[in-house]
Amino acid sequence: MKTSIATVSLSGTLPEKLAAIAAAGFDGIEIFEQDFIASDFSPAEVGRMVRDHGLEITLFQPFRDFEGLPEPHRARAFGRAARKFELMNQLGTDLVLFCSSLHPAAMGGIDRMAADFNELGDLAAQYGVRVGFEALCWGRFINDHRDAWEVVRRADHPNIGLILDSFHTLGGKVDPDSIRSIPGDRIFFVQLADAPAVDMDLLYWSRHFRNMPGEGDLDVPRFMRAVLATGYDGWLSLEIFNDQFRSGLPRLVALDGHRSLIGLQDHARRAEPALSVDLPEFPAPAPVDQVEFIEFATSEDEAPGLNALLTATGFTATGKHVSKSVTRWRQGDVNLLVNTDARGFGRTAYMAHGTTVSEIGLNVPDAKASFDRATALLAQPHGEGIGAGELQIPGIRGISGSVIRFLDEKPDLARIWDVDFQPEGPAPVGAGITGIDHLAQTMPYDEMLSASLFYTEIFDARKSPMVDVIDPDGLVRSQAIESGRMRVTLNGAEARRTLAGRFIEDSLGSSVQHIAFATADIFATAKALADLGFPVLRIGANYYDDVAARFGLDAGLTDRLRQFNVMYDEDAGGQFFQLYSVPSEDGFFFEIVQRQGNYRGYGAPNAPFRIAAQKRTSRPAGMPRA
Ligand SMILES: O=C(O)c1ccc(O)c(O)c1
Ligand SMILES: [Mg+2]
Repeated sequence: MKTSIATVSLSGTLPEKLAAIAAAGFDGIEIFEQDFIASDFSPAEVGRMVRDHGLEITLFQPFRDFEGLPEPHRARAFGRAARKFELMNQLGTDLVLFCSSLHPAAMGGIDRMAADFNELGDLAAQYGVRVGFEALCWGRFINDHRDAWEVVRRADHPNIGLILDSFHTLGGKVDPDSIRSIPGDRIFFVQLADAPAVDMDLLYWSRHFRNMPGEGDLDVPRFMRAVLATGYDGWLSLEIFNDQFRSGLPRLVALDGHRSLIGLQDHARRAEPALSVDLPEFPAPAPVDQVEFIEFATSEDEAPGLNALLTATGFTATGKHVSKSVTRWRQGDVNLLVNTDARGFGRTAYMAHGTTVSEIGLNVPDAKASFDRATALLAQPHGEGIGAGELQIPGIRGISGSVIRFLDEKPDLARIWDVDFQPEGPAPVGAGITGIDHLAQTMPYDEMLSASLFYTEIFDARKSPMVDVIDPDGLVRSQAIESGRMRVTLNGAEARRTLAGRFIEDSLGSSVQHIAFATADIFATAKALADLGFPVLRIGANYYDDVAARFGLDAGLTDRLRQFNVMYDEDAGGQFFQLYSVPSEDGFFFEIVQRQGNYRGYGAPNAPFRIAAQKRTSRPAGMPRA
């Protein structure tokens, strides 16, 4: 179906918004009257600019406080409408949104309102335009799409129809399935928005906290399916009032918006295959079987420091890439690649961030299918030259510029380690690390929605509620995404002096700040790591007194936790043990965890104490890097 986005959803001037919307692949825009008035272009110029970008003006909005007024307000409202219809002719759009009235003089009365709209329909017909009526969920008398539909039904005029907005229906707690009894041809336009589940005043919630479908907690997919069930085949348009988006990069926000609309339609057709959506076929979301490798980009100068950390963490260099300066380090099921190649993407990533995680290799059921889904959802393909006989591994740009590679167990990708690497060195012994528990990606807070949308649309993934992590110098928000056996935590820093905020500054943008490895025996691993000279993070004594009291731990266990600097947490499912490395100079670190039973979390209650300990080991805030 054709996609559109309201100009209010993005930051910038009107020309900047148009460029971003067109670049993201939308077909049309809703013009917010304010954006038009604030611009210095004539209506005809705006219309031409829009069409020059290959876009249509799908809707002009909003027109407020029209229906149910006594005289003289009523006549004035009709006069105002005539002026706006004229403006619409000049802009070159034939649909306007009238939102339900908040006028203090409005009287209500369903037949009075219907009569107003019937008369308005005649006026609209003279200008060749159509009027859609939308129930604001805080409207005075009309605050439910079922009542708005009754007004439209009784108005009984071909130029008067209904506009549905998922926020007003779902935010107003109206059952979206009630849409299924409205005739599709009487629905003139459909606006889509999601929002986080927070209990607040509806108007304030709507004007500041809306987000893209899939980024919030409303059941927008159910709304979408109800709309499609009516036979509606018109525009799908995003109308997102969001404080972050108003100051964000318009191209990224627009791209996320288009991704969310593609994902929403795909979701609808998979949940209810009888529904018709006009969207090319592409594969269903799949879970990740395993994080197969993590590649670090570094330089000849910085590699020795990284290699020393890997050695102290129990890893062994076991192979070399056949054509590039890439070393494979192994322990358990973990593969870490250290890339010092002077050419290629690794070099670019190193130049941009310093030593950094540049690629993540994911084992999925079907690498080509995952790649095809990702690119259908607007992920950017990533290809690089390969040597003769090497594998072509499908790749996309992940969040914050890193690359995600898709691997599977089919020929020939399953042979990656035999084809692309030559074995060398001793067999790995290790410290008991068996796999990767999770990856933590640090980013500015306002990139978090975008990052979680990326994962949840492309993969079969679920996100956990956001948690607050208290850093001594500010708040960090953390959200976990799980897809199969891949766990990623997204950490959004609001303040620059937090450990996460400093990492973003030092590494010049978002990237993986820590990798958590799994062990089946934390104390055996801690002991082995101590023997290897692992730079363990020392946790203060106060922490152990508290954790013992909180969970009623016996003295033996508490002593062992203290001795090995292991942190402890419990949930209803089981127990969790964590130990950390001291952070590197730019804030990167390793974590080693043991999950016991069915513990589901990430040790969030320990994060403030871990962060405080890490800050004690690193340079003071504000000091330049050595
Ligand atoms: O917040 C508002 O006033 C407003 C205006 C127009 C809309 O389409 C809407 O959903 C909300
Ligand atoms: Mg709306």
